[in-house]
Amino acid sequence: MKTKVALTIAGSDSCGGAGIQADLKTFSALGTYGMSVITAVTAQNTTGVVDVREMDVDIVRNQIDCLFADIEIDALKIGMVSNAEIINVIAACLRANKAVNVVVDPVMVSKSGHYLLRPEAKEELVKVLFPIAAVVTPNIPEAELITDDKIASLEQMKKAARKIYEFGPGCVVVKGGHLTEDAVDVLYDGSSFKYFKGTRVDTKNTHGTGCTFSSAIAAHLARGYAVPEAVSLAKDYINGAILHSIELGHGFGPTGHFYDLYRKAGIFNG
Ligand SMILES: Nc1ncnc2c1ncn2[C@@H]1O[C@H](COP(=O)(O)OP(=O)(O)OP(=O)(O)O)[C@@H](O)[C@H]1O
Ligand SMILES: Cc1ncc(CO)c(N)n1
Repeated sequence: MKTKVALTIAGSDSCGGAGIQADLKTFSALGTYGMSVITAVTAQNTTGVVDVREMDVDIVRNQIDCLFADIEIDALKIGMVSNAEIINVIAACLRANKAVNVVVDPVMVSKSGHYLLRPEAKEELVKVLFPIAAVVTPNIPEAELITDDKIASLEQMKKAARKIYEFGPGCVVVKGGHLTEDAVDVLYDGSSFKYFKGTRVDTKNTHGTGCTFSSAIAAHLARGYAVPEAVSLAKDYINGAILHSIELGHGFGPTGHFYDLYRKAGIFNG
């Protein structure tokens, strides 16, 4: 069987729990070949982000273009994009290369409260990247910033999903990880809703959950699943990864990526 290829366009997380590093671990665990385009380098650990360097747009463009020139890419995810120039170059390259199965995780602020997107670039992210996305995956604080509305219930998550859909993505997943009840995610495809329920795991070790979830969606799209199945399988994966999260460092530890656990759960069939 031909190897399925997944690409992450995101920032590097030096402690390996989020960003490019989480994405590549997820791609591997889910049976895809992972590649990366780095938009920014962060110095961060489990307690927070210490420093950020944005890549210049030429190297972002060249990373993307040289991959598309050589390799067939089955799906990709976009995570930390940092600024408006990087956003525009990514969109131009993806359009020119006719990228398919694009998952956009609108990363804005880290769990530790640091900006991963310049606040003035929020509109650019929504206007330029959402229309090329098959799926966008905002968490509750991101959905609140995008819609300029408070979200404290499932009904409000649905309302936000409808509003975000108007920006042009194929589907919207509003993630419920930041609410206090069960971690229910809501998928809206423009006509109906689907709900993905995960039992809330009582742990502080949730560094990189959003990155892992969006790259798991991309991996499953790469493997040929349609969006609802890809989201459902990604939800199973993130649940397992949080259940097996790792006590590392002094802050929020990372999720665990264990190919064997996944395979034993009967989800991996490739
Ligand atoms: N404690 C938890 N128990 C179970 N599922 C969780 C928990 N926290 C988050 N999730 C799930 O993890 C996935 C990622 O959601 P979350 O809202 O945490 O992303 P995020 O805030 O973007 O993550 P990050 O910014 O740290 O990468 C969602 O499916 C969400 O429902
Ligand atoms: C590089 C990077 N991307 C995304 C996140 C969000 O968790 C993070 N902490 N760091």
